[in-house]
Amino acid sequence: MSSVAMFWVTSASTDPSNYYMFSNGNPDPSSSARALTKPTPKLRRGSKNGVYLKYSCLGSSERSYSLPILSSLVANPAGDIAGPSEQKVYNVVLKQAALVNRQLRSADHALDVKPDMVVPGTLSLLSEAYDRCGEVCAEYAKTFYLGTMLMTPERRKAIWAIYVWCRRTDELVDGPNASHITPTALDRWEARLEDVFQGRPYDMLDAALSDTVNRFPVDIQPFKDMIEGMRMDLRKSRYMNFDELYLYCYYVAGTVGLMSVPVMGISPESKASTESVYNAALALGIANQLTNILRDVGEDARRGRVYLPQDELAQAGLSDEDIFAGKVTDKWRIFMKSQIKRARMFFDQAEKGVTELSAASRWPVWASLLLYRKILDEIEVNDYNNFTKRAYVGKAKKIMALPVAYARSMIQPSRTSSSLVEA
Ligand SMILES: CC(C)=CCC/C(C)=C/CC/C(C)=C/CC/C(C)=C/[C@@H]1[C@@H](COP(=O)(O)OP(=O)(O)O)[C@]1(C)CC/C=C(\C)CC/C=C(\C)CCC=C(C)C
Ligand SMILES: [Mn+2]
Repeated sequence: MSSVAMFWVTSASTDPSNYYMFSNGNPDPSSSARALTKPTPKLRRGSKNGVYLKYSCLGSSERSYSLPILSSLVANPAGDIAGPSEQKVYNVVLKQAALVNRQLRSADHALDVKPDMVVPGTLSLLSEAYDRCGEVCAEYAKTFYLGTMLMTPERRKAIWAIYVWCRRTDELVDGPNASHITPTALDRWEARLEDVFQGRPYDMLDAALSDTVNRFPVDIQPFKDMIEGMRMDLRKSRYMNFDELYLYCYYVAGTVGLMSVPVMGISPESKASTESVYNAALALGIANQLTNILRDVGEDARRGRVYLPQDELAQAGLSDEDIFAGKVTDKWRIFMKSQIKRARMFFDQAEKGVTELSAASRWPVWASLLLYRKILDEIEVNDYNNFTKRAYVGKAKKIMALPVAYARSMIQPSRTSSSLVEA
């Protein structure tokens, strides 16, 4: 039975994780999208010590895979090799790749969509649910929303549903009611997620996600991991080293890449391995999050948070006090250069995978990659003052990036079966 057939509204008002989402006190799920709070300045998330350990091997039941270790490449003067976080995350990547391998590449499943099996009358409810997801997406992320319009309708709606779930999850710790969010509330949000995956949505927005995960080979693990990232945010405000930060970045942003690939699809022409495409998706999430953190150093510091590796700060002769003082010194500039370099490496790693995606999905991903990466350029333009100046990509630059993204999306996937991770 389709998730839609099982859609009913339950207990939204008894779930603390809903308080802000339904803060108008209206249990009517049709009001929930509008009740989502407007975007507000938020906490930002972590960074890493960027290099990949090239081609170390992990076993799997079917074959062995290369382990790209971007993490320690750049900014780790000690030349560390991959930390435990990277291996842990890579295991998730392998699992996700194995799960979707057959579906995504099968010629019989060009759209990767299961046929509808809905009870009569529920289709229009579902279509309304997806429309609401689209509205939320358009309100929070206009450019990205426009990009999704190039995708096939099935894929676009599914991406909207995933976006909305991610946004709601993020709002739990970043939204106006964040101070009321406890680990128990996150546990309840996770229990609710499991219901959604089992076709028991609590509200309309959930119903769209239930339908999406029923149609596409989307696994629950990255969703659970994102909630784990929110737990981490509640209990932690410092990251000792890049390994810790990397794990955080995976939880809150790398997971988005893993959730999105099964929906966006890999091009039938691509000869790249599924896990290498997942690695690229993971890298894009990490790159975005690192950029987010570098942009928001000052804002986070004012909330008592430092999402920068403590050991690297110390190596640069800096401390939390310097960050709270917010003075742009030469030490700070040097430190920032290495952090920006690392973030760019993750973007480079991600680029290799975008071309392998299905044709209609490439443009929005290129657009989001190019636009987010430009924030790093703006930090440089601001002479590394990310304490009091927010790096911002202006409208003109945004518009100019769109045709560039379009041109890149025309590049055809690789026709040789090499890994995307180059030696
Ligand atoms: C096409 C496309 C870009 C699809 C992704 C759509 C999607 C499901 C987005 C969800 C984003 C979201 C709400 C995540 C919650 C956690 C969070 C807020 C993370 C930060 C995003 C930036 O948002 P914002 O600037 O609003 O941050 P604040 O809330 O203000 O702090 C993140 C920095 C992470 C976003 C991560 C991605 C969009 C991952 C992108 C990766 C892919 C789409 C995979 C592409 C595939 C290949 C092969 C490269
Ligand atoms: Mn946020």
